[in-house]
Amino acid sequence: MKYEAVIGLEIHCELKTKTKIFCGCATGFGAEQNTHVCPVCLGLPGVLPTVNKRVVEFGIKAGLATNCTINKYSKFDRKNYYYPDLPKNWQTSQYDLPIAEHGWVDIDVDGEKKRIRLTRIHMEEDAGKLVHSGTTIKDSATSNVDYNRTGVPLLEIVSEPDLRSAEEARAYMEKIKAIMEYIDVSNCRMEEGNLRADINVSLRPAGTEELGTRTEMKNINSFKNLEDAINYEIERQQEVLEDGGHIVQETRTFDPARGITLSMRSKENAHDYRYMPEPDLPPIVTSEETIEKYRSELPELPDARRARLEKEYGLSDYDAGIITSSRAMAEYFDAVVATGADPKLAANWIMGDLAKNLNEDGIDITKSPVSAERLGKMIGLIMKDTISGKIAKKVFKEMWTNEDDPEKIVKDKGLVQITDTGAIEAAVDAAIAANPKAVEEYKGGKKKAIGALVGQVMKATRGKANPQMVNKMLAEKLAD
Ligand SMILES: Nc1ncnc2c1ncn2[C@@H]1O[C@H](COP(=O)(O)OP(=O)(O)OP(=O)(O)O)[C@@H](O)[C@H]1O
Ligand SMILES: [Mg+2]
Ligand SMILES: [Mg+2]
Repeated sequence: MKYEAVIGLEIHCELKTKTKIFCGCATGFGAEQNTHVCPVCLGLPGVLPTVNKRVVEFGIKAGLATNCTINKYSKFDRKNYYYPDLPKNWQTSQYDLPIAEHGWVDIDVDGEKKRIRLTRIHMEEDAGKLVHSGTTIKDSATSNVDYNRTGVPLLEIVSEPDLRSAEEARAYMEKIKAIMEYIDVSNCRMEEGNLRADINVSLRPAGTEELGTRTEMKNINSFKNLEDAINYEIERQQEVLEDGGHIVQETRTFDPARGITLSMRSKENAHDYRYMPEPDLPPIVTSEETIEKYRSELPELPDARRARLEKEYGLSDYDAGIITSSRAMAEYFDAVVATGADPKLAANWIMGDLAKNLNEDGIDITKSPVSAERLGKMIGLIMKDTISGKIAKKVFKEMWTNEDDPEKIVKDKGLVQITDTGAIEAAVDAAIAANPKAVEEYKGGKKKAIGALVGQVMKATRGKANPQMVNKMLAEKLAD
């Protein structure tokens, strides 16, 4: 039987507030264990939480940026469960009246647009972190709890089960990440756990509507793991079903080293959590004016920016999609263009040599050794015909480790393009004299043969001859 995969994501997004959601403790990452704690986030008896207004602002902004309806009356609820990383034995979260509901975002996969619905966005507190002495709890003699993360504000962004493949899930998560970066509510550093996803996967016979039983893989914190976990789980479930078995609703863990998912525990249902209204916090009532104020503070979002780059600069839909996929890259692009650089050249250099070098060195674009301004200047040299596109590759490489201005590098390394007609003519004549076969072929109608001659001239001038001039001069000389 042919099966269809059905996938829904719960994305947890850590907010970049200075303080925690219900107390004044700092949120910073990497501090010494249990130093960002107080009686409130430790859940000691007799304390009262207060809501960090910024968290509500960020929740509303995230909702608006993902086309949600904002609930003007929203409240917190207690989600009860027992685990050592949760000192109160309940997580203060939202249940039936989340801050935002019924949104959508558009994704692109293989050039096709698809709309993914958001069920809801709710605010909640993060739990603490278990620090094992070994690699997993099973091979650890001791496990410590670090409560620094307890009470760090989170948004949980829940999608409808609208995703059908690992690629779609990835595109969706990339879109959510981009939006959260653009509206500046989270650092979105996946390696620090700012953004992590619980993946829900089920299968159903292709062409049917009813949802199959789902399994859930928690805390996936890289795009690669997201795709690998989904693909593995689809295959595993397919095998179970094909062998006549059924899928057990359960929470599984993904082991990135082995690329497999493993059963962890049977899945709780909502009623197991005994949700109840949080009596220590008042409901959140938001006015139309406040919502409109937050809406007016939103920046241009990825889709709008992409459309603008296509319209204003004539970038292709694909290129504009890549450039706007992160706020940092879009801003870098704008800064390059602001120097007067041709936008299409700017896009090509950013997606080509810059991306390649950043990737190889594992550097974020915000820390690029070649600043937008310097890349802009280098593109300016190409536009002025001071260097050819090919030589520019050498210049760019040099700029990666040399802080000098591109103009200085070009001069120092003797890379200035030869546009002197006399010098080019000499090289052209030499190439013609040395390659009678190519000349004959060209004259006999095989126009492509000119390529070999151009190649000769470029070689003789160490790539510095202006290629347009070389082509033109060769064609003229061979015409008679
Ligand atoms: N049969 C299914 N197959 C795949 N995904 C599903 C299926 N049913 C629900 N989902 C997805 O699973 C997710 C459920 O998330 P939700 O937060 O509502 O509840 P939960 O997982 O039960 O609770 P918790 O927040 O405690 O993990 C949603 O993204 C939803 O689209
Ligand atoms: Mg959930
Ligand atoms: Mg879940």
